[in-house]
Amino acid sequence: MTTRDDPQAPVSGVDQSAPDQHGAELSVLEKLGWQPFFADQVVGEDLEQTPPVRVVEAHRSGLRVQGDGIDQLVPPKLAATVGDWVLLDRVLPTSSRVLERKSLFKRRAPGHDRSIQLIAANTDTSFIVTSCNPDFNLARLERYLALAFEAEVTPVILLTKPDLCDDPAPYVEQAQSISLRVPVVLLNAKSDSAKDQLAPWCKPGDTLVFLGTSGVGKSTLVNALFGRDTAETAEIREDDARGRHTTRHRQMRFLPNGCAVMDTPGMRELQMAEAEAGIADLFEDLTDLAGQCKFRNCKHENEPGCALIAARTRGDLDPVRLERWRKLVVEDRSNTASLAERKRGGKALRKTIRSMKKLNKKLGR
Ligand SMILES: Nc1nc2c(ncn2[C@@H]2O[C@H](COP(=O)(O)OP(=O)(O)OP(=O)(O)O)[C@@H](O)[C@H]2O)c(=O)[nH]1
Ligand SMILES: [Zn+2]
Repeated sequence: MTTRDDPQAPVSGVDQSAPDQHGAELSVLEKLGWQPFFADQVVGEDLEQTPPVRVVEAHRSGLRVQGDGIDQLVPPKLAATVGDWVLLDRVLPTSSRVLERKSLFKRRAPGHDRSIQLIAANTDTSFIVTSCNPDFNLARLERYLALAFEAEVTPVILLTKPDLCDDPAPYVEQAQSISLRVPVVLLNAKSDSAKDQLAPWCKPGDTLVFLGTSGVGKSTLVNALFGRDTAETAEIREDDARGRHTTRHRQMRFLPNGCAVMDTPGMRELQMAEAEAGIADLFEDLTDLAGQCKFRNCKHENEPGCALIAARTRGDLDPVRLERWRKLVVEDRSNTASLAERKRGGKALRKTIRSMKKLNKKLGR
């Protein structure tokens, strides 16, 4: 179901003409989320030649970028993702310089091609959305959180659909048990209070991203923030919590106060890669204990002097949680190694091609 009250309103991107309603006039770049962190990187650059633009949408066919008086598509060859700031090369857009990121949320791409998929760049807060229904899954939440910690983004767990379940308390309790450092907010995405409940994170200049599987209410929450239907939502079958895909690509919208909001399509599979620090951070207590094992390469299976097994035997450690952590660590190591191998393989291939070209030149071919 597509419901938009104003067909003329920009569904995503920033409205370049609208005066802001908060008194102070924000520049277009400020509305897009330009921060000193990025401004510091362009000192001495010719910003007439290569103006800063932000990637506001990612499609298969390319990236939509916006800047001061700029709104255009860049072919997908540019290695950037939604949220990235880019110094746009007007002549050769795919050669534009991507500015250093404040944060990057990424996962191992689904499928077998051993690559990394960039999900969201330069976000300050990531809302990890799940519902008080069978979508709720501790192991999956831990995956999202480990990737958020790795990305150095502040994660917040949002628990939707409390109105559709008899007792949301056990969901809240479980979500809170994951980490003391992650706030948990229980909210009905369709209620009037949803916007107020998210307000503490909707600060001017900040960028927020909604992550979670399909049908958990990400687009409904985006609509709640904007006070009108700008994002498409779809009815789902509540009995099995299966959602139909409605958000088809990643895109940003901008609140009048200068806060940027990113919606993403549902992600069910979240494979770890290059997330060692994030996992260690989320499972801080287990990481600390592992440091006390007798052997540095302890696998925490049945080795003598294993601090984790000792803790489990004492009853100080939930065995199921220990297993989940071990699984994440093993998966991350294996995926990270296979990515590194692929990168090395790519380098070797490029080297071979270069030397063949040289040889051909020598032979006058
Ligand atoms: N009753 C109730 N319904 C909700 C709540 N949150 C979401 N819904 C409904 O759940 C359905 C799916 O919501 P969406 O916002 O489209 O879900 P999404 O996470 O954006 O899904 P994708 O775009 O597929 O990733 C819609 O029918 C919403 O109205 C809630 O807190 N309470
Ligand atoms: Zn051990």
